[in-house]
Amino acid sequence: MGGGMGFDEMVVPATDAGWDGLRAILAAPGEAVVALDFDGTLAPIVADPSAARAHPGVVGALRGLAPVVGALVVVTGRPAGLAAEYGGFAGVPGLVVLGHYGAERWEGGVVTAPEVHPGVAGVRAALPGVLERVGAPEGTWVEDKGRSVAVHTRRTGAPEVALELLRAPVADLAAEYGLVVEPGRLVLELRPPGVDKGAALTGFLRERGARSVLYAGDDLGDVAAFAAVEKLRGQGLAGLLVCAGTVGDAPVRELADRADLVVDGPEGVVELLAALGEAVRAR
Ligand SMILES: O=P(O)(O)OC[C@H]1O[C@H](O[C@H]2O[C@H](CO)[C@@H](O)[C@H](O)[C@H]2O)[C@H](O)[C@@H](O)[C@@H]1O
Repeated sequence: MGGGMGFDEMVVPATDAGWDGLRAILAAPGEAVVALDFDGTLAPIVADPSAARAHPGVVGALRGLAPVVGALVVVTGRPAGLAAEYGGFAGVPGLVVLGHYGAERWEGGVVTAPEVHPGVAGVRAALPGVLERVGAPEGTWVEDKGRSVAVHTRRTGAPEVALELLRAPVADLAAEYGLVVEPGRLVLELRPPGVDKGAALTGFLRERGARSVLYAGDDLGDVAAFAAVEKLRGQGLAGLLVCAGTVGDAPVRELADRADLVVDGPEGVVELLAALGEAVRAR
C-alpha cells in the first residue's frame, strides 16, 4: 500500500466477502464500525510493553474517520485506560476502547469494569515461584495488568524456546486459580475466562446497530474477532477483515490466511484508515 496510489489501487481485498465488506462501508459509512486492535496494529511492537505508543499517524487518521463512520472502537488485551493513554485516544471524538478482551470499557475518559477475578491475586503470588522452579530464562518478564498477569519472553535470549518451556506450567497455574491462558506474540497471559474479542466486538456492533465492520488485528487474540465477523457475515453484516502483518516479526499465520486484506503493520493500517477517510469524504 502507499506510494501515492489511489484508494482503488491501494485497497484491493483478496476475497468476495472482503469486497462486499468494503463496498458496504463505502456505500453507508454512517452504519459502519471501524474496529482496531492496539499492539501490533496501531502501535509498533517494541521490546518493553510500557514503551508501546500508537504510530504517529493514528490519531490524525482516526480523527478523519470519526465524523464520517458510525463508530470507532479499539478492542485490545490491554487495560482500557492504558490503551487510551498510549494511543492518545482522548483526542479522537467518540472513540470507545474495549480493554482486557472486552472486560473493561473506556469511553469519554471514564473506565467501567467488573470486580477483579479472585484468582488473579493467587496467580500473582504464585507465579515467581513457578518461574523459578521451571528455570525461566533471564529476560522473562511479568507484566501485572491489574485484572490479569502476563508472562513475556521477548527479552530472553531465545524467546520462542522460552515460550514453549513456560507454556505447560503457566497453563497449570492458570487452571489452579480458575483462569485461562491467552497466548500472544511472545506472551502467555493468565486472565479470567468468559470474555474474548469476538464477544466484545459482537456486543459493540449490536449496540451500535452496525450494518458493516472493518476489523484489523495482528495477533492470536484477534482470531476470535475474525471468527465473530465471519459468523456475523452469515447473518447479514458485511465485514472487511484486515491483518496487520509486520516486517521482521511474522503475523499470526491463521489471521493472515483468514484476512481479506493484509497490510504492512501499523504503517499500513494508518495508510488504510487515512485512505478510507478520504474515500468516504470524496463520495
Ligand atoms: O490486544 P492487543 O492490543 O494486541 O494487546 C495484546 C498484548 O500486547 C502487549 O504485548 C505485545 O506488545 C508488546 C509491546 O509491543 C510486546 O513487547 C509483546 O511481546 C507483545 O506480546 C501487551 O504487553 C499485553 O499486555 C497485551 O495483552
